[in-house]
Amino acid sequence: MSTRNPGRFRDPLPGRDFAARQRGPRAVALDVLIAVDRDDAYANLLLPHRLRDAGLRGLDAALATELTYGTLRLGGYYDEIIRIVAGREIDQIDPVALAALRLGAHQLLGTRVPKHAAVNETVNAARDRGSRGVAGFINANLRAISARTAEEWRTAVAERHERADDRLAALTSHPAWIVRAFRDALADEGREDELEALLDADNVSPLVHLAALPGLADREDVLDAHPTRLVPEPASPIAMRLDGGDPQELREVRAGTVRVQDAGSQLVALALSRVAPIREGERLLDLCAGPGGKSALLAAESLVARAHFEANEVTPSRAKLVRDALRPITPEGHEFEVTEFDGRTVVDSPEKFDRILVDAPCTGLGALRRRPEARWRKQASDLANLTHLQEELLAAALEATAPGGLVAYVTCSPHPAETTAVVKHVLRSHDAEVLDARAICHELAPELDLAERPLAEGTTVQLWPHRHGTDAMFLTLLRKRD
Ligand SMILES: C[S@@+](CC[C@H](N)C(=O)[O-])C[C@H]1O[C@@H](n2cnc3c(N)ncnc32)[C@H](O)[C@@H]1O
Repeated sequence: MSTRNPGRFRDPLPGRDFAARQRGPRAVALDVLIAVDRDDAYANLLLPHRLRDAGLRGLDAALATELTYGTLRLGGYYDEIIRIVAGREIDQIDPVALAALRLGAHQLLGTRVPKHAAVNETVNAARDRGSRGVAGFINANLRAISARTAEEWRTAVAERHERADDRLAALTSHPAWIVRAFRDALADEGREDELEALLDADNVSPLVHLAALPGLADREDVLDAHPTRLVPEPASPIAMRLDGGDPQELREVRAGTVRVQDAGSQLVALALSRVAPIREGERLLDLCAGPGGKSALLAAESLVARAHFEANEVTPSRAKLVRDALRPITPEGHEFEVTEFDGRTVVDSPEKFDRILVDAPCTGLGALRRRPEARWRKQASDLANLTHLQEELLAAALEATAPGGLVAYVTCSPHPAETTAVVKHVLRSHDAEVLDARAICHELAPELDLAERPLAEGTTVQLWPHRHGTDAMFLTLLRKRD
């Protein structure tokens, strides 16, 4: 599935005007799908505006959200089916008709929406969008899709692909290069048999996790205060799971002492702060901090230990988000410094810090379930530049760490090129001990099934959506030798 469809399309009723005139969830979903495809819009940023403009709330808003995200996630699979029924390539189909066909296919094959509503309402939404000329085409093709069961379509799509990876890619709606990268990462753990479960997990919305910031909120107290809304989340000692609803309804979230944060992100940050007790006066740095989720956690840990925390983020707009994240937890008379350097220049501050988090810019392949269109926008060719930057950031961090100090190398990607290969490369030129990150994470989250992943004298940790319910965060903990 491409999310770019340049060319012939002219929107007859562009942007907000259109959205404001439409009330139905399908019309809103269709509008967002077209904008994602045509303008490279981000669904998670655009959808809330479109929902508000259209006055959709409650169940209608939930339906529009599910239709948008579900269609985007499974779009690659639906395109396989559309190719069959339409008898032509995807780029030969009018963009509004294509978005409507994807939306209709999702309702027919991925939801319990009755067939007649899926077909008729989707055709109407496209017609209202000004695409009367293609209404017949959409109607005929959606009827053709509805003529077979979901299982029959799976068989039909599978039969079109001879190679196993291509078949799995088509059926689970992932680009084949991502399927191969995931297979390699699971093979490092001897668990290739989990590949399908992992790919399926990417097609399900993540549950909302919260973090009770240490020293500012106590998890047990927060759980007691909201017994019907929260349950403990085992992937981090400060994590809770919200069972639906808006996190902003919780006063602790509004106060900033409890944060929305994936439990895997919590765990990798805590592994750095808790691998050994933080001493008073220690200097901690979050080198690639935007938007500031892990900074808030490390800042809270530093306050408890009376240590010094600072953050760095190269993109000014994201550095502002870091400041916003730190503001609610900054004590009177205290200041957290947030700098805006290229993290690689930290090499100019040799041995300045005792602990550095390198949460490196990466492909984000470990968080595909959060950004439904992301998988279609990444390219394998993005990797070379990123891995080079990752190596330079990690090397600079080690230079800036005092002897005996600690560095956590973290990515929200499990791609071996961005994880173990980066660490191995940097260790060739830097004298650091690989710690047993698995043992530390096990102490923090004893219920997690963490695979053996030896690297040098230590172990790395790879979290997985299908196994741990977290994003696929990778962690290596390094101690610079004295
Ligand atoms: C994975 S994100 C960090 C997420 C963050 N730690 C959190 O938990 O909210 C990586 C960040 O690195 C920033 N970045 C990219 N290149 C950088 C560089 N050369 N130096 C510093 N930061 C950089 C990106 O702008 C991005 O905000």
